[in-house]
Amino acid sequence: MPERSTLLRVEHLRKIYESATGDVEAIGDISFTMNAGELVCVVGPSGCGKTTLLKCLAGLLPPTSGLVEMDGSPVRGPSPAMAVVFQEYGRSLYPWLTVRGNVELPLRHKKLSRAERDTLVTDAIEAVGLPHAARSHPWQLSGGMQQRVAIARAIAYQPEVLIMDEPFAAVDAQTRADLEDLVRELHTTRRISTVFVTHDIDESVYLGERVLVLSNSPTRVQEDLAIDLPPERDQLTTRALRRFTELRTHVYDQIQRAKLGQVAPQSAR
Ligand SMILES: Nc1ncnc2c1ncn2[C@@H]1O[C@H](COP(=O)(O)OP(=O)(O)OP(=O)(O)O)[C@@H](O)[C@H]1O
Repeated sequence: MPERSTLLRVEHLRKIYESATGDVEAIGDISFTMNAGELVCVVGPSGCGKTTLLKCLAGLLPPTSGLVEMDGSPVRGPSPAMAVVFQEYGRSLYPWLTVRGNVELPLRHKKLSRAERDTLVTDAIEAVGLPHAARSHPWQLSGGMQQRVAIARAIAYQPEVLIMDEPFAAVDAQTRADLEDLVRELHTTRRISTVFVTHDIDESVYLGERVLVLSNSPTRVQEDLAIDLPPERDQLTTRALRRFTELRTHVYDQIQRAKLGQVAPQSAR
């Protein structure tokens, strides 16, 4: 198998929000790398800086110090190589556009022919299982379907990295399971490099090839855990594996330690 190359490099990233009421150190010192084609989940105690990290990765926020590098070049602003899917799908879709129109919109900034654009849009809408809804408007769709549209929009853009910030936090459990399986399927069939932030420990273990556990403030990487579950996963058998339970218990324990400020990692073996 060919060796995977480093796609994303984060070195000594620090982010302080300055405000009239005082400075907030959202990220203390975070370093990690991600290879092309990986699916990395990020978990950590509430308020530890997960969203801030994603915004720095996507170039939406400048770091106070440190470096974010994509393909060997520093990220200095919103990068066309990245697409972001947020939790609030309702606010990220344009209600006056159809599903097709929403998926197509960001592609208008790319130099593509009409035919190339159409192919990408059709392919992305099919990949998320929504061809029957292509002419509908977002407000005619369920929450889970709207989030599928947001995912289709992101993958049609063909980003080098797909960044997802708690994308399923606002949907019901059954829909969430379906959307998790969609992310796994897109990852295995298209090898899209993905950084996925979640509050949900089980979700991080079910989805990830690696789980980055962040510490409490001042935020660091508490543990970078390889998820050694078989790549073919499904909601029933994978979650019933003894290894799944061991890994989720381990991540839970690490987050409890993070809350208490205990940094030393314990092995998941
Ligand atoms: N624009 C801002 N100005 C000042 N402080 C901010 C700003 N955005 C976030 N913070 C603070 O930075 C810290 C990290 O916030 P962030 O939203 O990144 O954490 P999080 O881990 O994503 O939180 P949660 O798990 O609750 O979603 C928090 O203390 C938060 O209050």
